[in-house]
Amino acid sequence: MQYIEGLNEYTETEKSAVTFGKFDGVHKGHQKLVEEVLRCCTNGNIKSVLCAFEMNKKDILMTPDERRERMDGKIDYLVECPFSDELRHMSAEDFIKKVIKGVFHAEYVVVGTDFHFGYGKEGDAHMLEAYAEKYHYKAIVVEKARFKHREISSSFIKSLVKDGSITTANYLLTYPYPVEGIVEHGKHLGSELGFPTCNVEWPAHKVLPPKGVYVSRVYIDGEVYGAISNIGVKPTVSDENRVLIESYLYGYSGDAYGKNVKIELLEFRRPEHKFSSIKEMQVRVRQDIQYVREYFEKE
Ligand SMILES: Cc1cc2nc3c(=O)[nH]c(=O)nc-3n(C[C@H](O)[C@H](O)[C@H](O)COP(=O)(O)O)c2cc1C
Ligand SMILES: Nc1ncnc2c1ncn2[C@@H]1O[C@H](COP(=O)(O)OP(=O)(O)O)[C@@H](O)[C@H]1O
Repeated sequence: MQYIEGLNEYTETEKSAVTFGKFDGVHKGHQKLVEEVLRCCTNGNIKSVLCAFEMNKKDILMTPDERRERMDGKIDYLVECPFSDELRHMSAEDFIKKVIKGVFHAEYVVVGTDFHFGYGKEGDAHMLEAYAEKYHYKAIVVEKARFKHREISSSFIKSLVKDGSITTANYLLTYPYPVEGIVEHGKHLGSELGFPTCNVEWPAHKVLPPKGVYVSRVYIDGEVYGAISNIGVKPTVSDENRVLIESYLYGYSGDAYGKNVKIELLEFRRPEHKFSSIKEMQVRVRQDIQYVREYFEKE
């Protein structure tokens, strides 16, 4: 897959099947659009293109890097498209002329039923269909994927993550909700208590699940470990309000400081609690670790 930043950098001259959107999470619904794009590319030399408009900077399910990693090998081009002034002020017909045809030489345009484009969002899926003949492309408007009668959307999945329904969120994402960061030093209490933890600051831009303990999987040094993670401020031992994700890795005994780790959340276990003593917390964390051991031994 070629990764391109900015419409001006796209110089492919072959025809394309292109889909447009924000694609935060690249969830089941987005994947339906991608599948349709790939179906259009089965005959003829047509390039598969996902054109992703700039996401909000906060409260996101995935970073642009995570999206790039997820799409790699699946399509020909991932084009990151910032909301430039030019794009913001472009009429819907100009968007068809200059972007859909001018940049992407689209043979097929795949969008969801709620797609809007052009200045003031004047263009919609109907307009895209109405202009197809004039501009020589085929518009494919895909019905939104549903889960239990609800339309699957990034905002629906965000609300699931926020209320702790991580397993449902993962099902709709089709992969476990991930978070990445560099392992930092903590109070060095963990090893003393018998459960060293890799501490990573929760990235401010990513949707935060409820504070609490989660069964997780941690990737470090090219290996993967079953783990148990606490997301929160560890009120039993600290007065700070900086949110961390701290993970005890089952079967790991290395030095993780300064290393990049990826943590996948698999299952919510319990809320974070302010224990009346460290001893009491230690007993509870031992039970959590026992739980996670059994969880991964069953796998
Ligand atoms: C499985 C697990 C559960 C935890 N649960 C809580 C909790 O409920 N309340 C809390 O204050 N801290 C909790 N913690 C965080 C611990 O307080 C923290 O990891 C420990 O004090 C070590 O801190 P350190 O990494 O700074 O040395 C938990 C940690 C783990 C690994
Ligand atoms: N099984 C393990 N799970 C997590 N971290 C481990 C494990 N074994 C060794 N470590 C190392 O121990 C460090 C955590 O020890 P800890 O006493 O909790 O210190 P800190 O307070 O700095 O997090 C981790 O950053 C990692 O380098």
